[in-house]
Amino acid sequence: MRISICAVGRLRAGPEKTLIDDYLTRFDRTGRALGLGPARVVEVEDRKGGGMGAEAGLLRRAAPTGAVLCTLDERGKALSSPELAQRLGAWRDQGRGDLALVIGGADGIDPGLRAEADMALSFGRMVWPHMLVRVMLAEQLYRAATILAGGPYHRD
Ligand SMILES: C[S@@+](CC[C@H](N)C(=O)[O-])C[C@H]1O[C@@H](n2cnc3c(N)ncnc32)[C@H](O)[C@@H]1O
Repeated sequence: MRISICAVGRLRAGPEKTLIDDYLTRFDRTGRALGLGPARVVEVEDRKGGGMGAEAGLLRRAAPTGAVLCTLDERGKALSSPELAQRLGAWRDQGRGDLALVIGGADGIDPGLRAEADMALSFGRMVWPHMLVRVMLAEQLYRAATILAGGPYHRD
């Protein structure tokens, strides 16, 4: 199952990008034998100031056709890391070829797009900067792959 992290905004070179690249490389390496990955980041940017509505159109286009759509949203469902691993495994086992994980911009994700999602995943009720959400998500994907592989990285 290929994974697209569809995110608003351009991330320049720096510590967040280094971490994301590192975790996604590790995810790809661990996930290959599990039928997970590769993972990529697809960045969208609305330069015309169209707000959430315009961003939603760009995010929809960034997600592969037929992908499971999972928004990152503080109002969503908080899962443990093993629960996230199980969820990824279940989507993979259902034969879903693509998963799109959608991260909004400063104003969040358009309610219309939120309503279309198969799932909303929360990293807690606090609002995190969207660039940090990318880092945390990349780490959780790697962690999930190690859990499914039975590796020692995750400890309960
Ligand atoms: C700065 S936040 C925008 C928050 C905005 N108040 C909203 O209504 O969504 C930018 C993006 O980061 C992600 N995000 C921020 N905090 C999050 C959390 N606790 N759990 C999951 N995603 C989060 C969401 O995708 C959000 O659209």
